[in-house]
Amino acid sequence: MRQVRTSQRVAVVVPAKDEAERIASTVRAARAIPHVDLVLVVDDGSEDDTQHAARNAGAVVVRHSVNRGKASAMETGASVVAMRDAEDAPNRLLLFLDADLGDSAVGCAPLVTPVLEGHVDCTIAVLPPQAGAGGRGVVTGLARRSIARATGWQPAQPLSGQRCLTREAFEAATPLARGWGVETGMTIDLLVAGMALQEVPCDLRHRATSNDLAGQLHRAGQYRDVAMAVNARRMRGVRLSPDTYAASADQQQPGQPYSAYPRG
Ligand SMILES: O=c1ccn([C@@H]2O[C@H](COP(=O)(O)OP(=O)(O)O)[C@@H](O)[C@H]2O)c(=O)[nH]1
Ligand SMILES: O=C(O)[C@@H](COP(=O)(O)O)O[C@H]1O[C@H](CO)[C@@H](O)[C@H](O)[C@H]1O
Repeated sequence: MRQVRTSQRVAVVVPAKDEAERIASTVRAARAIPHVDLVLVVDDGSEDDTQHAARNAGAVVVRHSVNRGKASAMETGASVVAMRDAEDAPNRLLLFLDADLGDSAVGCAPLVTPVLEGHVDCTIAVLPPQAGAGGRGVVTGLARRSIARATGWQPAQPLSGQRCLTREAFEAATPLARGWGVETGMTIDLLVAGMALQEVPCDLRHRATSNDLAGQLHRAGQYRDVAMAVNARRMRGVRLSPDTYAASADQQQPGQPYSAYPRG
């Protein structure tokens, strides 16, 4: 397991497209998470006032002049954090948060400790049921089945974007899968690289996708991107054989660390 460094700091990275309404409260709440010394908002070509609202709330802001999608914003954010990491201190942990969490973003604090203490390489938030959510589990099911086939793991919320990970883990997951495939691709890449992941319940509220036309279009885009991320990995052979992960898959328990390889 990784060396534990209690002095290690955490950078929050927030990809944000047209989030002027909620970004200020998300930034303020993120700054209150213990060990966080940098909140970086990547304005992904917003047409509203996201960048100024974020800056006024205390974030460092960088901006894509055109919209490039969530995954691209995450990569930009991680690069900017790397430029700001000190040479004589451990690299910051990266804590990715969606911009629409508002005040509840502080509820991501429990994601930090298991990574900071070296128990796992990446934690993923499990959200409570969200008011107004209208999904039928189609995209979530595709993501979960695909991750299970490649690695044996059956996460409860494979699409959850709130994730804390080490710099080494982030590098093992780059280049990231495009758009909405980013979480599924990252989970597969990390487990194939031998990393340990853990889902952690967090008391969060976000803008749930409803069942109207806009919601269904959003899910269609998510489905397309998840399928592309999975197929790209299948074609490149980024997957493990069931023989490799059989023991881990059998013993997995919700909320416990998961590593696909047998632990010696
Ligand atoms: O082109 C885009 C689309 C979305 N986002 C950000 O990605 C995060 C997740 O997006 P959203 O909440 O719309 O999706 P959900 O996770 O609810 O499916 C949010 O912070 C968005 O502002 C982005 O940076 N670029
Ligand atoms: O919009 C939704 O309800 C699902 C995707 O739709 P499905 O219900 O899987 O068809 O995706 C969301 O759910 C996740 C929780 O499992 C969130 O963490 C995702 O951010 C969100 O996109």
